[in-house]
Amino acid sequence: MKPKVVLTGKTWPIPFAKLQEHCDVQHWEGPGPIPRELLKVWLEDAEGLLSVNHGTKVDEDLLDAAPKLRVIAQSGVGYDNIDVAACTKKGIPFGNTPGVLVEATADLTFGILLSAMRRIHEGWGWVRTGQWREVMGTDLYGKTLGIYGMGDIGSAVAKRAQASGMQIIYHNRTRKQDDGHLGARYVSFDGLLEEADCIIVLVPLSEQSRGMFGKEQFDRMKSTAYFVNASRGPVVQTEALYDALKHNNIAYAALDVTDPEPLPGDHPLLGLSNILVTPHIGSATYETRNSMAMLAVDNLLAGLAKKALPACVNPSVNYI
Ligand SMILES: NC(=O)c1ccc[n+]([C@@H]2O[C@H](COP(=O)([O-])OP(=O)(O)OC[C@H]3O[C@@H](n4cnc5c(N)ncnc54)[C@H](O)[C@@H]3O)[C@@H](O)[C@H]2O)c1
Ligand SMILES: O=C(O)[C@H](O)CO
Repeated sequence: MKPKVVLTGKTWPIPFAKLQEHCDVQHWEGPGPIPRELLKVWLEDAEGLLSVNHGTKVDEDLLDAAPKLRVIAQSGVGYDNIDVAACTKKGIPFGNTPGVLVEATADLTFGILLSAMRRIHEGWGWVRTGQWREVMGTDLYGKTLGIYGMGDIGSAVAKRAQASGMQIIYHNRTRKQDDGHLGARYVSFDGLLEEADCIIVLVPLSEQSRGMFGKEQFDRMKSTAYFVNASRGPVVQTEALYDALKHNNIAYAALDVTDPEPLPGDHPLLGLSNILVTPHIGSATYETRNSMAMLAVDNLLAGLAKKALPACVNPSVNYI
């Protein structure tokens, strides 16, 4: 008999076929996210959980409802929705999808910075409404980019920024061994805020990073600063960002992630003229989403076969 697996949403044809070949799949097809109480019922006899994004909260309460669960996989690198300690306590390996989404997310992150600085989206907005207006922007060349969270994606953004002639400074929990090779200079968090012409946030959401960017941090930035968040919305205090933009304490923001997310159509941020918001599409290319889904399925199938997950977040309970 095939093991039962719960799939929380839409995935891609090839990884889905692979999953179905090996598992009996109970598949939530919407509308909206799977209701938590229903998920608990479905998990009563499931051996695997495949979460398609970070919208499903996995905590002790959910795990208690899933006595047979042997592996959890998520299509995504960020896992702030997963209580990893609770998984480990129950001996359940959890796998995410690092690496495969780096280039696509770096493109989008650098792309929204570029669009904000050169007003690409604004220019198109004028042209499409029949108004041929010149929109003035700011040079990237020669500016200092500050990256907060110099991991896989941050490093890939740094390469793109260097190619545009930017100087790179960064702040990270730990200094990178290879920052010389990246052409990036390590600075303190306050140094990053004060020195950078543009700041890109690419740090995972955690208890340490939650709300890290508030009034005090925006006040420290240059009034000409561009601010990009492509990590998770709650790293930024939305009201403080709104105030900083509204009063021109910083110049412009480009956000791929927001708090709340989705951002309601009547949210005050959307009434500002100095902001660009994209709907959390960092990794949203056909190729990358397919690779993410494939790695998530590989993590899941490995766990079900009691083999090591290719990308395991809690290696102490990974299968050997
Ligand atoms: N917008 C999107 O669609 C999208 C796509 C992929 C990832 N993400 C987000 O980007 C994040 C980063 O992804 P990644 O693949 O580069 O991860 P990564 O683990 O390679 O990099 C994260 C870096 O942040 C550092 N860090 C962690 N906590 C910190 C803290 N409190 N202060 C300073 N530095 C800290 C780590 O040392 C690491 O170098 C993910 O966790 C996810 O939330 C968003
Ligand atoms: O963390 C990630 O991989 C992206 O934000 C998609 O959830």
